[in-house]
This record gives sequence, structure tokens and C-alpha cells, in this order.
Amino acid sequence: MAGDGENRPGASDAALEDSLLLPEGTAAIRSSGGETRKKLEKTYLDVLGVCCSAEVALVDSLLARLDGVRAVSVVVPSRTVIVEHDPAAVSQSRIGLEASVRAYGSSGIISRWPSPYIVACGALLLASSFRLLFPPLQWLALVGACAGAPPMLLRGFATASRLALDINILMLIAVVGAVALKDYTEAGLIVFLFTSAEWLETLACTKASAGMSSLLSMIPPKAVLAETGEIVNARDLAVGAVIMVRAGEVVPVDGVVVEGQSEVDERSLTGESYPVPKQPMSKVWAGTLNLDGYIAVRTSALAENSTVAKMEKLVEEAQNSRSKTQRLIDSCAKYYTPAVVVLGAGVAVLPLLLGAGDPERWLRLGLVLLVSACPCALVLSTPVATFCALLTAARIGILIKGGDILESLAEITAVAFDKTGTITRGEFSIHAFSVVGDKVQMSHLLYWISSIESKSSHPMAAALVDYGHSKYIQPKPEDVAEFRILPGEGIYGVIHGRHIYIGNKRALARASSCHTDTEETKTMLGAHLKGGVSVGYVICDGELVGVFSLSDDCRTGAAEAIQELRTMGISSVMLTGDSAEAAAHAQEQLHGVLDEIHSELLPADKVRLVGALKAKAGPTMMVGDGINDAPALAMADVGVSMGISGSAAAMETSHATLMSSDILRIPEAIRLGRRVRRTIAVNVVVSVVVKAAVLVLALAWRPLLWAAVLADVGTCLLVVLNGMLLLREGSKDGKEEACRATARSLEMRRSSQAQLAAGGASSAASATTNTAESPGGGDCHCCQNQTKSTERSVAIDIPAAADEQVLKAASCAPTKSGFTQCTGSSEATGRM
Ligand SMILES: Nc1ncnc2c1ncn2[C@@H]1O[C@H](COP(=O)(O)OP(=O)(O)OP(=O)(O)O)[C@@H](O)[C@H]1O
Ligand SMILES: [Mg+2]
Ligand SMILES: [Zn+2]
Repeated sequence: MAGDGENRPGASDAALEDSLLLPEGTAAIRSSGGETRKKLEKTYLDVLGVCCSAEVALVDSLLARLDGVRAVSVVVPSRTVIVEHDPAAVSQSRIGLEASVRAYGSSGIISRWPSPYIVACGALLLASSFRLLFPPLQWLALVGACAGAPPMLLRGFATASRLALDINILMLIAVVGAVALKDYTEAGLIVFLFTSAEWLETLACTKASAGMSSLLSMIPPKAVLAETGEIVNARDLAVGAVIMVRAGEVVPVDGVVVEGQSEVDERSLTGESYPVPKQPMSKVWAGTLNLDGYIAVRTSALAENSTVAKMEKLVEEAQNSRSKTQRLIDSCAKYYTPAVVVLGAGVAVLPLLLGAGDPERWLRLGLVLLVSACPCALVLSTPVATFCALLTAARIGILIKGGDILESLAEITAVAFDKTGTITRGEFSIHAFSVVGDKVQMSHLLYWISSIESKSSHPMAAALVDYGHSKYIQPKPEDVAEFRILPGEGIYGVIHGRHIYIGNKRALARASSCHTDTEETKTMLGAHLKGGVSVGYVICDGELVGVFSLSDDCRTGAAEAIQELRTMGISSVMLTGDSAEAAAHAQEQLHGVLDEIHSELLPADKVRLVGALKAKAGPTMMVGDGINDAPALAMADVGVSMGISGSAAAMETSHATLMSSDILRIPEAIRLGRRVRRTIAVNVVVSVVVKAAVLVLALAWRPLLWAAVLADVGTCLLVVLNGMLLLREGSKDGKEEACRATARSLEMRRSSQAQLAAGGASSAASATTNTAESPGGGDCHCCQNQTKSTERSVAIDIPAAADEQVLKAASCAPTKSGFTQCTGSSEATGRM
């Protein structure tokens, strides 16, 4: 799976976009180059009668020939063709004409009523059934067959002109055969059954495509500028523009609230409908509904890059990407249909040449073989099921990036969870915060920490910045130079010439030349470690100057989710970069439900352990949120990122994303995968068995052409309907669901309050790209750092320079002064 790179979003956004636009496996065609992506428009068309893979190729080649068409992709289950084209070079109606299809929204999407051809054919057939009373009426059946045939003829002709064969041609051969046998009723019946089954199938698919277009129409096209009240296209909004969103309106672009308070329904993203309170600094997402109150939002992304737009692209791509089974069936079908025609002709002709009697029987047998061999049910077995499952998943807030992943989901036997932000909320509360020694004042320490942490997107960073706020410290990220993330350790930055590390004991060991792990220091730290919380250290120019401890609670539902996985026969493992104590603390909160715990891991260790788990336990899923999880997510058979709360890197490398933070969706996703596998298996068995039965019947008793056609179109319909059962959500108990929703609602409220605090911590996307190396490359930087800081001391303003002197005076001796417990806010005054 991991090696199968197709449709895996790449590391960069551009690569991601490209792979989305031109997924391999759909015959995507690049035509005239040079147009910028901005000018391109996407047209969604419904194509009636896209059934067998041969027709997909037909539509592709018809449309790709047009000038200005950049890419064509066909979504077979919903019969949708997505054409990306330059509106200046080729209009939507031209495309529609060329493919003889209808655009969404024009003249009644898919007709609820059968076409006139079907009605005429049916009526004439009915009339012809009175032929026993009046024999000439039998000709009406022939007229009926002719009346119903034009759509088949058109499509068959189009395929034949490309020297290919499709189901229409097979059926037409059967019709001609029946006419040759002078069995006009049979001819009429074939046409009627075939065309009406196709119509019914289209009708059934409408439901599925409705789901898709509702996803596509989530974002409003217009936005209102807050200052002027001017209405603009959401697509034209620049990043940083301030727009207003009134009660009852849908947020048009991702952004941050700058004014006002409101409750927002994020159902479209998370699949869960309850109000989430928003205040200034809260993040809001495009496609979510402002329930009450007025908010002004500063946009944080272009409309086309908003989370929901990415989601749309992914769903589109997911529909396009054909899964392994599907590809196998498709590649067989290419040689299969011609082979069948040859075989059918052989059965009809060879016995006659060999002198066998009853030519009519052999001809019929050949025709039955031809019709029964139509692979349409088999071809539709997989895509309809996958398509419906993907839509259902998206509706309940699980974004799955392709049919392949559904197949892998079904096979998962082990799940590795990251701790912070996945099993736990990732909303730390500070237990203790102390200055070590007397070289630094609490206010300065807090200013350093919150300034540097405001550049980090780690969950701890938000808590620390928040803590600073509560002591009236404003972070100044602009004062921080050389910001770096040390994976699995912490962060580093230079502020006013001081080299500051913030992180765990690894960071302490790296940054400090002083042997802080002396017995004495340990006893001092002991007080901080109680309760199994994470401990953080602040090291300034090689010396420990601060220590803090924080803790985090498990998400509601985490224990249930892991328990549920266990009942499904899936083992759960925790992989965390956090301390052993913090890991044990989480396990305790989960009542020991995890099978294994690994702590103090570097990103590379997580990858290694996921690999080991794959070897030991079988197909493995990894669930994580941080940038440090991204490599492990890619390594796993299925990597799941924690949606909008997680890091962008995790979301891009993962195979699926939980848009809500509800861990219970994990077992649900695996169950959905298993349901899909079952559905596909049933579909394949049904389509094969029914055909086999018809053939056996034909050989043993009588070759009935109409029965063969009925079996063919009937299984086709059954397969579609069976796949559509997946559109129903798998939730067993409404009451239980309601209970969970309340619990989640409470959690969401809490988390949005935390988000308010975290709002100040701007994510440092650009800074985090270069995380691999640490400053200086390892060892002790004590001396090096000190020289640097001396060089820079000129530029430091007076209070800082005063501090500097204190620091310079201090030598690398273990601190004995113990901790100054931070009290009140009175300390935090002065220059900040
Ligand atoms: N911005 C930061 N500020 C302070 N400490 C940090 C920061 N980033 C990381 N750390 C320290 O490094 C440790 C490891 O971080 P890492 O991101 O690898 O794991 P984690 O997110 O804490 O845990 P998990 O792997 O379960 O998500 C953290 O537990 C923390 O002690
Ligand atoms: Mg994490
Ligand atoms: Zn068929």
C-alpha cells in the first residue's frame, strides 16, 4: 500500500494539487498547455449510459479532442464527467453537445421519468401481446424494438467507430439475432429490458450524485467585506481580507475571528452537528454555518485552498481513483468483450459447419452466451460500493483518499496511536512554572517562552503562550531569530542574542553543559514530576533557567474506541514522543486498555515501530496529528490524521483524515471498510452465479434470450442497489449516538475555549519545514552560544542588557537556588 504511490498526495501543495487534477488511472488528458490554472473552469456533466469501461474511454476521447480542455475524468458510479477546461476556448454547452450529455442544473438533472424511447417501446410491446387475437399485431413488437433502439444504436455506433465493442453492441447483436429468428417479441423485450434497466440504474445513482453535488456546493460563492459592505467573489478574496459573516450565513473562506461572538455549526466538515462557540482569535472554516451572532473574519487562505475545497478535491479524486480490484476487472474487460463475441459466433456457427442439426438452437445459444457474458454487473460491483462508502465516510467526517484505502481499512489488525493530540486532547494545562536560579526574572522568562512558542504549532506551545497571556505577557514572535524545531525534543530560538532551548530532557541534555541530572536537581524536579505529567525545561545559553510541568487529558471516547477495536480483534498501541510518565498517565486514564506503550520516541522511532508492528501484527493503521507523525503515517498501511486540529503535514501524508476529533470514528471507519469488502464480495458472487445459472439453464433446457437479458440487467441493478446500502450510516443505536453527541459537544466547547487561547500561537508552517537539523549539530553549545551572545549584546535594549550581564556573570555551575515558584501577575510588568 505504502509503495503504491498513485494518488498519494505529495509533500508539496503544488504536487498535491497536480496529483489531484490528473489522477492516474482515469484517462486524464492534458491538451493545450500554457493556460494558467486560474482561468480554468470545471464543468460537471451527467452522462447517461456510462456503464462499461469502454464507454468511459469513449467519453474521454470525445472530450479530450476539444481545444481548451485540460483534463477529463469520469466518475462511473455517479455518471459524472468532470471536465476541466478554459471557458474562453471552449464553452460548457459545446462540451455538453459533444458528449451529448447534460450539465448539472440544466433542464432537470436526471429525469424521473423514462425516456420516450422506453415508453414507446413498452407500449408497443404491450399492444403486440394481443397477437394471439390478431396475428398481424406481432409486427408491433418489431416496431417497438426499433422505437427503443436509437439510444443503443447511437452509443453502439460511437463505440464501433473507434473499433471497440461495448454492451450496446452486444445487445444490438442479440436484437438482430432475435429478429433473424423471427422472434420479434424477444427482440422488443431485449430492447425494453435493457433500456429501462439502464434508466432505473441511473435513477438509483441520482441519490449518490446528489450527495456529491451537495458536497460541491457547500461554500457560498460571494463574501461581504466588513469595512465597506461590498459584495465580492469569494474566489477573489486575498489572504488577510476582513469579511463579515452574519447569523445564518455560511463562512466563505477559512479564517480567524477578529470581532464578534457566535456559535458555528461545523457539521459540513466534522459530520457532527452542534454549536461550537467562536470568539475573537477562534479559527473558522469555510463551509461551516454561522448560527447566531455577527462575526468579522480575517481570511487565512485563498478560497481555493480552504480546508473544504481541499476536501472536495480529495473526494473527487477518491471517486476517480480506481481500486485494485477495479483495475483488474477493467483490464480484463478490454480483451474480454471481443473474446466473447468470437466465442458466441463460434457456438452459433461451428456446430452447423460440423453438421449438427437444429441451427436455431445453436444460434440462440450463441446469443445467450453473448448476452450473459456482458460484464456490466461485475464492472459495477466495486465502484458503486466504493463511491457510496466514500460519500458516507465524508458525511460522518472521515475523509478517505481513495477506494484502495477502503480495501486496506478492512484488513487492519493493529492500530498505533500517537498520544498528544490524538488520544489526548492536546490541550495542556500548566501545573507548575518555576524560575531556576536567580539569573532570570519570571517576566523575562515568560516573554522568551511565549515569543518562541508562538512560532510553534505543538499543542504544548499553545498552553505556554496562553500561560504567558494570563500573566499579561504579550508574545513577540518578531523578536525571535533562527527558530527551529528539534523533532522529539522541543524548540530553539534566538531572542535578543540569547540562545534558548525549550523542551524535554533530551533538549536539556543537548543544550546544557551543566550536569543538571545530579541527585540534587533530581530531587528538586521530583516535586514537578508528581502525577505523571510532562516536564519541560528552558535552557538559556547553556544553563537551565526554568522548568515547568503540564498535563493533558484523554479525549472523551478514547477508551471506548480502543475497547471497541479490541472487540473487533484489533490491538492498539501507543507511540509517543512524550515522557514515559506522561504515557503511563494516559494509559491509567484509559483504564489500561492499550496493549502496548512506547514513549520518548523520535519521529524515526515511530516509523521503525510502525514497521515492526506491520511485520508482527499485520496490516497496521497509524493515527496521529503532529508533523512528527507524518513519516509514520506514510509508513502505515493506513495513516489517519486528526483533521482540522492536526498539522498540515500530517494531513497531507495521511491516507485518511478525521475531520472531527472523535476517536470513535476510527473503529467506525474500519467497520465501513469491512462492510465495503463484504458488499463487493456479495456483488461479485451474485453477478457470477446468476450468469452461470442462466448458461446452465440454456445448455440443459432452452436458451431463452429474454431471460439472459433480464438476468444481465437485473444483476446490474442488484449490484448498484446493494452498493447503495452503504449510503446508510452504520450507527446502530440512536440513543447511544445522542449520548455521545452530548459528551462531544461538551468537549468541543472546552476545546474551543482552548482554541481561543491558542489563537495567538500562529502556526509556523514555513519554519517547520526545516526541522531535521538542529543548530550546531549536537553536543554542547554552551561556549559557542556564549560567544555569540556577547557579540550581539550591543543590540540589546537596556533591561535586557542588564539581564545579559547577570547571565554572563553566571558560570556553568549547577544551580542550587532551587525554584522560584511563580506567583501572581505582579511580577510580569515592565517593558512587555
Ligand atoms: N514547542 C514545544 N515546546 C516545549 N516542548 C516541546 C515542544 N515541542 C516538543 N516538545 C517536547 O518534546 C517532546 C516530544 O515532542 P513530540 O512532538 O515528538 O511528541 P508529542 O507531540 O509530545 O507526543 P506525541 O508523539 O504523543 O504526539 C514533547 O513531549 C515535549 O516535551
Ligand atoms: Mg502528536
Ligand atoms: Zn450487462
